[in-house]
Amino acid sequence: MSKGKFITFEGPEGAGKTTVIAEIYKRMQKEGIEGILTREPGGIRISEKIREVIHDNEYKEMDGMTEALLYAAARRQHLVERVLPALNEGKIVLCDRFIDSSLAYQGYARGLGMEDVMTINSFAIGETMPDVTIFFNITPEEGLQRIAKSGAREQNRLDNETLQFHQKVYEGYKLLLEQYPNRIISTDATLPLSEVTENVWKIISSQLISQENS
Ligand SMILES: Nc1ncnc2c1ncn2[C@@H]1O[C@H](COP(=O)(O)OP(=O)(O)OP(=O)(O)O)[C@@H](O)[C@H]1O
Ligand SMILES: Cc1cn([C@H]2C[C@H](O)[C@@H](COP(=O)(O)O)O2)c(=O)[nH]c1=O
Repeated sequence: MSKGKFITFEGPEGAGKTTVIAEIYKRMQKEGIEGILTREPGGIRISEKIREVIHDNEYKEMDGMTEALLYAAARRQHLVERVLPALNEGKIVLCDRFIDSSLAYQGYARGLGMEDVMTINSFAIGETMPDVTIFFNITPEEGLQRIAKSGAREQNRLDNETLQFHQKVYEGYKLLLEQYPNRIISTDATLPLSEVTENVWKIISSQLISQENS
């Protein structure tokens, strides 16, 4: 039985998730809140290896279903090795992407179908779903522009998909917001970084307070 809180962060490329989560994690540490910061795909060595394979620009021939299965395999290992142990110790788990990325990217944008992608993932995650998911709301155009402008990281196989693909990802997320209104909270990711961080911190604090009172 999980005792901690599983908080995931979602959104299009360049939405600001990684930057904001790092700030949130620092604040948690300052406040003495025990937690971990991790990411998908990755977070532990096997899943980081799988990440390298999925994102390699060389593998243009990768089949969509193979891609979905690889994300699910990386997710499974990360869940059992890193996420569940932390939750069982009562920690707050901040995770950069989780199941909703598979639903939006592979299920909707790749066209595999959200239900089928959920079925594959049920095998990987069982009953474990995030307690709360924060959606960084920004158009793919604006997010991709940020990445191009910063030049801070290499563009991977997914980044290099067409703009149309990224627009479908965004549409997929919008559908998920409708489907899971109690779990997914949208935040305006176009605001200045300090404001986005403050808004995300408010959402997380209110979740932690509601947990204390339950
Ligand atoms: N609110 C903001 N306003 C302007 N620039 C921002 C903001 N948030 C982040 N950035 C910048 O946008 C770029 C992408 O941010 P970041 O890597 O945090 O996004 P991400 O959501 O993790 O992207 P991805 O999922 O594609 O890795 C970085 O250069 C970051 O400094
Ligand atoms: C978990 C997950 C991720 N993706 C995609 C989304 C991004 O393009 C990359 C991850 O890169 P980031 O810089 O760490 O955000 O992978 C996906 O398509 N499906 C998934 O399940």
